[in-house]
Amino acid sequence: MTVQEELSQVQVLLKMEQQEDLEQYKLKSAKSPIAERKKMGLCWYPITITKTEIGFGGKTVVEIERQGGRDQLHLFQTGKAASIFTNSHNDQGHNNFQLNGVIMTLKRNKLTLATNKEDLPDWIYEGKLGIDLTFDEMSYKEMEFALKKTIETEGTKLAHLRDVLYGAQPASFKANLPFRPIPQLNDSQNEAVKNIEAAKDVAIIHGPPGTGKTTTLVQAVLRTLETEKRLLVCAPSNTAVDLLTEKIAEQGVNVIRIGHPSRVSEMLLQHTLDAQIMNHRDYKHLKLLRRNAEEYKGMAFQHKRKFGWEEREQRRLLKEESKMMLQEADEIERYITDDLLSRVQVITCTLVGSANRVIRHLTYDTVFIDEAAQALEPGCWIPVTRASRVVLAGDHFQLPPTVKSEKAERLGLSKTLFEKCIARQPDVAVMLKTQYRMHHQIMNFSNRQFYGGELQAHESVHFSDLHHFNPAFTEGFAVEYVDTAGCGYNEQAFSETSSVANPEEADLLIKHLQILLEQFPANEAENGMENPLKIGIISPYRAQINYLKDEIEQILQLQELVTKKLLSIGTVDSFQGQERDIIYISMVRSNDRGEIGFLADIRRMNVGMTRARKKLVIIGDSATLTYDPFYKEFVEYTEDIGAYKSAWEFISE
Ligand SMILES: Nc1ncnc2c1ncn2[C@@H]1O[C@H](COP(=O)(O)OP(=O)(O)OP(=O)(O)O)[C@@H](O)[C@H]1O
Repeated sequence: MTVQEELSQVQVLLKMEQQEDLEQYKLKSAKSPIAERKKMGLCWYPITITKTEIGFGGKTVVEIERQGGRDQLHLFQTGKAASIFTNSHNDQGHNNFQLNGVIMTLKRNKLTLATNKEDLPDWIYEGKLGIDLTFDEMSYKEMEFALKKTIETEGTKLAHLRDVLYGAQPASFKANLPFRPIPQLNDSQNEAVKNIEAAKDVAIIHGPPGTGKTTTLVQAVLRTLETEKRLLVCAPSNTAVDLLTEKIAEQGVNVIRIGHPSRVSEMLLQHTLDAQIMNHRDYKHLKLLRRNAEEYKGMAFQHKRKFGWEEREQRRLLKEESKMMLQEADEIERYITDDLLSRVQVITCTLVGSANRVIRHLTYDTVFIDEAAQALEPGCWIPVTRASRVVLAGDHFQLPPTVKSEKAERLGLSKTLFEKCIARQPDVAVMLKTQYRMHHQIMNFSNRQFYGGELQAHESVHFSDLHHFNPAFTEGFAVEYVDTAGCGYNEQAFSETSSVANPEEADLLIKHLQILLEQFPANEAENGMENPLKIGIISPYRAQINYLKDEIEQILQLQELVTKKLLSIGTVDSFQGQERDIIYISMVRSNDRGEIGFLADIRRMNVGMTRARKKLVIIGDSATLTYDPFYKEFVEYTEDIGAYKSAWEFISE
C-alpha cells in the first residue's frame, strides 16, 4: 500500500467515526425531551440572557446565566458548539428557531456564546429559553481538510514530512551539531533535546510515566526559540494546552493561547488573544467604534409613530453609518491581531485550534505536539500541514485516543500518528529513562512489560515507600497483590449497563484500606509528615466504582478523606496524567470462564498501575486473571518480590 492509499483509508475511517458520533449525538440529544437532555448534561434550561455585545465581524455575543438546575453537572466546554432555543417553538432541531454559536467563556452558571448572527432573532423574546450542546461538525471538517491536503500534495515540504512520518523516506539529522547540555535536565532528557535540535524533519520524545516529558518539552521549546522566531505548541486536550501555556509563560516567553482556556485562571486568561487585544494601545479606539455602531443601530431601529420617506432615508443612513463603523472596528482588530502575532514567540492551542480563523494562514518552522499518543491521527495533520518540522511527545504504552465507532476502531482509527512513526522510524525517538514518581518495585513490572527494562527510578523515589509515615515501620511494602482466588467472590453482571461489579472484592478493598490507614494515617496532623497522603481507588468497571462510592459514603473516616480530596475513586481515564501516594486497583473479574473483558486492555492497566508513588495494592482473582499472560506475569512478579498475599489473611482478621 502506498502512503497515499494508507491515508485514504484513514479518511474512510474518519467518515465512519463522524457518522457514529452524529448518530450517538442524535440518539442522546435531539430526540430527548428537555428534562432528559438536562440530565445528560447536554442542555441548560431555563436560561436568561444577561448581556449582549458586538464581537468580531459584527456578530452578536450573548452572555447567558442558567436559572434551573444550577450547579447541575454538565458537559459544556469552551470552544464547543451550542445553540439557543425557545420552548415556545418546541419543534426541536428546526433551524428557524435556533441561534447557533461557539462557547467562548464558561464559569459555573454563566457562559458567553459567540453567535453567527448580527442581530438577535425575534423569537428570542418569546417563551423560556434554553441552550443545547450541538454536534461539533467543525472539528471533523478541519480534520478532513487537513487529510485531503496531505494526501494530494506533491513535491512540497508537507509531502516530504508525510513520507518521513509514515516511514517511506528516511528522516535526516544535522551532523555533528555542537550541543550545550541544559543543567536542569538529566542525561536522557538532554539527549531528547539534542535530538530535537538536530532533527531536520521529525523528532519524538517518548516519555514513560513520571519521566518529565513536559519539563523536557518546555526546555526544547526554549532552545528552539534561540534560532527560530515563532513556534506552535499544541496538544489534543484543552487541559494539556493550558498546562503547557502556563509552563512556557513561567519561563518568560511571550506566548499567546488561542482559543479559550477552560479553567478560568487569571494566570492563563492574560495569555489569551482576547485579553492581549484588550491590553493593546489601540484597543480604546476599537471599543469606541463598536459602542457608537451599536448606538447608531439602536437609533435606526427606534420606534417611530410616523414613518414616511424621510424617516426611512434617515434609518438607511444610520444603518449604513453603523455598518461602516463595524467594518472599521474589524479592520483595527485585524491589525492589532497581526501586530500581536508578529511579535509572539509561542502560539499554543489545541490541534483543531491551529486552524482557528486568526492563525490558520500562519506557517511555522517547528510544530510541537504534546500528548501525541492520545490524539487521533487526522487531528495531528491539522497542525502538521502548517509545519516545516514536527516534534511529537507522548507514550504509546498509555491511553490511546477514544474512538466512538467500534468498526473504525477495529479497522485502526485508534492507531496514532505517533505510534506509526515510532514503529517505522525508531531512530527519530529518544526515550526518557529516569522517572521521578514511583518506588522502584511499583515501576519494575511496567518497566519490564513495556519499556524494555530501560527505566530507572530516580534516587529521590527509588526507596520511597510508606515507612516514613510511621517510624514504627522499617518497610512500607510498596506493592501488594491480594489474591481472592478460592474466596468465592463472584462477579455480578448488570445486564442493562453491561457493567460488572464484585461487591465482596470491594468490601475487602475497603477493609484493607482501613487497616492501612491505622498504620499510616493520611492526615498530616497524625502522620507527622509535611503533606497528607493522597489515595486513589481505580476500577475498570463503572458498576464497581458506584458500589465503592456508596459504601465509602457510609464510613465516616473515609468520607472525610473524600471531602478533603485526599481520597478519590474512578476509572483509569479519570486519573490520567495524575499521581497518588497510594493506588488501589479493584480488578472485579472473577468467573470460571477466564473472561477478563476490559482488563485485556493492558495499556489502560499500565496507566492505572503507574499512577502510584509509594504504594500499589491490586486486588483480584488470580484463577480468572492468569488466563491472560500479562496478569500471569504480574502474579509471578509479586511472588518474586514477596508482595503476594492471599485474601484469607484479611478475612480471618
Ligand atoms: N531533570 C529533573 N530533575 C528533577 N526533577 C525532575 C526532572 N525532570 C522532571 N522532574 C520532576 O518529575 C515530575 C514529573 O515531571 P513532568 O510534569 O515534566 O512529567 P511528565 O513526564 O510530563 O509527567 P507524565 O509522565 O505524568 O506525563 C515533576 O515533579 C518534575 O519536577
